[in-house]
Amino acid sequence: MKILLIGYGKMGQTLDKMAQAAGHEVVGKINQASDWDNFELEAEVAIEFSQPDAALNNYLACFERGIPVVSGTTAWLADWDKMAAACEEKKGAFFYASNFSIGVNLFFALNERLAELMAGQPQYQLEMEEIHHLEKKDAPSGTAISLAQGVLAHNKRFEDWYLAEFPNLEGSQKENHFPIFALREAGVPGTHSLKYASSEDEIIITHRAKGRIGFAAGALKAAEWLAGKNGVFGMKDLLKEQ
Ligand SMILES: NC(=O)C1=CN([C@@H]2O[C@H](COP(=O)(O)OP(=O)(O)OC[C@H]3O[C@@H](n4cnc5c(N)ncnc54)[C@H](O)[C@@H]3O)[C@@H](O)[C@H]2O)C=CC1
Ligand SMILES: O=C(O)C1=N[C@H](C(=O)O)C[C@H](O)C1
Repeated sequence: MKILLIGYGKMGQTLDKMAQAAGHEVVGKINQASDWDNFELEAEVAIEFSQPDAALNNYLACFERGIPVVSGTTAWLADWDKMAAACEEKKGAFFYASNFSIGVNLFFALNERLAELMAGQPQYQLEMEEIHHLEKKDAPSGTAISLAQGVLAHNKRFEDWYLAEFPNLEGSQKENHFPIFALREAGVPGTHSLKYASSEDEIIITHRAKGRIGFAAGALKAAEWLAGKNGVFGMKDLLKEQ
């Protein structure tokens, strides 16, 4: 496929290598808003990993030019309705995942099942922790928010989550709200854990990315899958066909 990379940081560069190794052609790169000026390239798909405040404009620029777009940028979801309206108006194609790793998407299912099992066990207090590299712009991570939404949808005991500043295992629980601790450590690609603790025991589930290859591989798979489709899609659409 002829791929346009939007965002050429850590993910964009990983995608560049992997796309070429898989026989795709990277026809261009957009790494700042002004790179759209005088844009004349022909691309079959765009893969977008930029930054929260840039994502929506990049989607609109793709829809305007008839380029299907796969995006993994986090912390732009307040603009979801604007994206969806523009996608529909332009009969575009859009694929979004807060985390493209297949392992994380299996972990999402595990999280939902554990949340269901915990619905009748109020002696267990829940807390979540995510750890990422020091350059990360958003907190909590998009993946942590997806995990939290999975808990809320599958366990009515919890009403909401909140961003907690520091690990504080004693007394951190607000009534029916659970904390997400967002930690930043040099070089960590992405680790997410959920802990259910009672006075007797603990259950902890963790997903730990070893690098960025799993994210990029999932985004490339989504780009191939999106060809010829119109509408708004996510990992559940892709995985149910496998
Ligand atoms: N969904 C997933 O599986 C994953 C999502 N991410 C998310 O992807 C995003 C990017 O992550 P990284 O590559 O680690 O960040 P990064 O900071 O290394 O790279 C971002 C790049 O975007 C560029 N940029 C800034 N403004 C732009 C604009 N208007 N148009 C296009 N590019 C622009 C920057 O120059 C930079 O090179 C973040 O939001 C991160 O949370 C990261 C890894 C996996
Ligand atoms: O910024 C990152 O690096 C990552 N961002 C995504 C997120 O916010 O969940 C996915 C992954 O954890 C890496």
